Amino acid sequence: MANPIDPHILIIYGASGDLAQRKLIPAVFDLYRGGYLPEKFALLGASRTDYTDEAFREKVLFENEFMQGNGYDEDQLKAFSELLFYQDLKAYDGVEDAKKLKAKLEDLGEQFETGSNYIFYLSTPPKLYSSIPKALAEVGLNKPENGWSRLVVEKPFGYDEKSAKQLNEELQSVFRENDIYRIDHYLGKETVQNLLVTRFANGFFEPLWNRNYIQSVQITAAETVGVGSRGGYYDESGALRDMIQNHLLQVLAHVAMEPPIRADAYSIRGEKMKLFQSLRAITGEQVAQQVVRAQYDAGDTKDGHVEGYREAEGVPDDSMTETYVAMKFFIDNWRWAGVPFFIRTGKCLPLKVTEVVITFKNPPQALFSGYDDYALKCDNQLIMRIQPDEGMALEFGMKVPGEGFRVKNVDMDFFYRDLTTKDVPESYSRLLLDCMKGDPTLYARGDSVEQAWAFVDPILQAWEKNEAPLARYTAGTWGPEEADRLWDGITGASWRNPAESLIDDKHYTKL
Ligand SMILES: NC(=O)C1=CN([C@@H]2O[C@H](COP(=O)(O)OP(=O)(O)OC[C@H]3O[C@@H](n4cnc5c(N)ncnc54)[C@H](OP(=O)(O)O)[C@@H]3O)[C@@H](O)[C@H]2O)C=CC1
Ligand SMILES: O=C1O[C@H](COP(=O)(O)O)[C@@H](O)[C@H](O)[C@H]1O
Repeated sequence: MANPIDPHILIIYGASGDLAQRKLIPAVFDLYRGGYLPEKFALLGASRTDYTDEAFREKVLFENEFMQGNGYDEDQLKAFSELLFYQDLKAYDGVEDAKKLKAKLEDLGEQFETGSNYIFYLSTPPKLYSSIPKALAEVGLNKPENGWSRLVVEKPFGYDEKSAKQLNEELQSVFRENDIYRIDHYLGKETVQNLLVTRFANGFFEPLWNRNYIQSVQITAAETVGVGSRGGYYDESGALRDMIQNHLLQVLAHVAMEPPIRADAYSIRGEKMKLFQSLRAITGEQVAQQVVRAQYDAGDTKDGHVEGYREAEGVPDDSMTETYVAMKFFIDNWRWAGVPFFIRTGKCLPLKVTEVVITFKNPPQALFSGYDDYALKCDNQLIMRIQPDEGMALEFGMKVPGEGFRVKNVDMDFFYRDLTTKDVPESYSRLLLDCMKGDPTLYARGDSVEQAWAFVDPILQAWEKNEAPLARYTAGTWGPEEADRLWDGITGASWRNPAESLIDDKHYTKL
C-alpha cells in the first residue's frame, strides 16, 4: 500500500531535553517499527549541547532508558539511528543559527530526497515558543519553496488568556493557523477519541445525551504521584493550568459538544469552540462556592510515603499553588441547560485513574422493591474509563432471581483491549503521525485554547487575590472534604471513587 505521508524532515528543538528522550524519540521509533514513516525521512535534533551525530544517537537511542521498555531491538535501532542527525545551536532564536540549520536541512534534503518538507517540533522552555518561529521565518523556513513547513508547539500554551492570545498572534504572523499544531497529549489517547465514536457511531446514546435524561456528568483525573522533582515548574502552574485548562476541558468537549457535520478538523474543532463558548463563567464569590483548591500534606500513597507539597524540591514553604482542584459548573446551551458538570484532578490520590461518569436520571416511578434508596441514588451510570483498564461499563438494574420483583444493580463491562491484539499506539506516536499527514483534528485550535483560558482565568484571578481558601488533604486520600460539598443539593450522585480490585489480572479498577 502506498504511504500517504510526504517525505520530510522532523526537526526537534530542545532535543537534548527530557521530553525528547522520554516521549518524542521513542514515539518516532515506534512509528518507524510500525512501518508508518515515509521511506524518505530524517530526524534532526537541535539544541545548545555540543553533540556529534554519533553522540546524539548514543544519548537518545542506545543510552536512553525510555527506549529500553519499548520493544528494544538492536538491529532495528541501529537501522533507525542512521536517520538521526544533530545540529548544535548557540541561541535557539538566533538568525545565524537559523541559517546554519537551513544549510543542514538542505544537505539532508538532498541526501534523503525529502525535498523541503519540514516539521519543526518546539520541545524547549515555553519562553522560546514565539522567537524560534520568527527566526525560522527570517530565513524562509516557515514557507519553503516547493515544500511545506509545520510547527508543533508543546504545552503550556500561554499562562492565561492574554499570553495565549499574544502567542497565537506571534505564531500566526509567521505560520498559517492550519500549520500550527498545539499538542495536547490527552487528545492522542485512544479512549479520548473513543468518546466521540461512542457518542456518534451509535444510535441509542445520542437521544439520551441531554438534560432530559442526564442527571450529572463528572470527570476525574487522579494521579498517585506527587510533583517529584518538577516542583519548580509545577509551582508556577498548579493543577488548574496543568491539567484542567487543557487536557480535561478537551475531554469535556468530547463528552459535551454537538455532533460535528463531518469527522474532520474543521467540523470537530468548530464544535469544540462552540462548547467552550457555552461554558458559564465562574466569577467573584462563585469561585469559593464552585471551585475547591487544595494542597497535599505528607501521607502514605500507593507508591510509598510522600512528604508534603511544600517540602518538595523547588517549592517555597509558603506556596499557595494547588495540587488538587474540584469544580462544579454549567454549560449554557439547549442540550445541557441545568445539568451540573463536575471536574476534579489531583496529585497524591489513591489511584491513577481518569474516567468520565454519566449519571442518568431515575425512571419517573419506583415500581419495584429493592429500590429502598430510590430517592437517594441514581443507579444508571455509564462509566467511560480513559485510563487504566481502558473501556466502558454500564450500570443498570436487573431482577434478582426468585420470587417478587427485587432489583439489583449489575454492570456490563467492556475492555478496550478486547477490540484488538495489537498494541494501542502511544499518544505521542499517534499525534506525530497525524501531523506528518497534515491532519490537525486532534490538535487544539488557537481560538479554542484562548476560550479555554477565558473560562479558567477568573478562577485564577480570584485565587491570586486569595478570595477562596486553599484546603488541605493528606497524600493518599481522595482529597479534601470540601470537594464533597460541591454535590450538596444534588440527590442521587456524588464523586465516584473507584476502588482497586485484585479480582483477576484483567480487572484493575472495580465498579
Ligand atoms: N518533560 C515532559 O514530560 C513534558 C514536557 N512538556 C513541555 O515540553 C517542553 C520541553 O520539556 P522538557 O524536555 O522537559 O524541558 P527541558 O527543561 O529538559 O528542556 C529542553 C531543552 O531546552 C534547553 N533549555 C533548557 N533550559 C533552557 C533555557 N533556560 N534557555 C534555553 N534553552 C534551554 C535544553 O537544551 P540545551 O541546553 O542543550 O539547549 C534542554 O535540554 C517544555 O515546554 C515542557 O513544558 C510537556 C509535557 C510533558
Ligand atoms: O500534562 C501533564 O499530564 C500528566 C498526566 O498525564 P497522563 O497521561 O499520565 O494522565 C501530569 O502528570 C503532568 O503533571 C501534566 O503536566
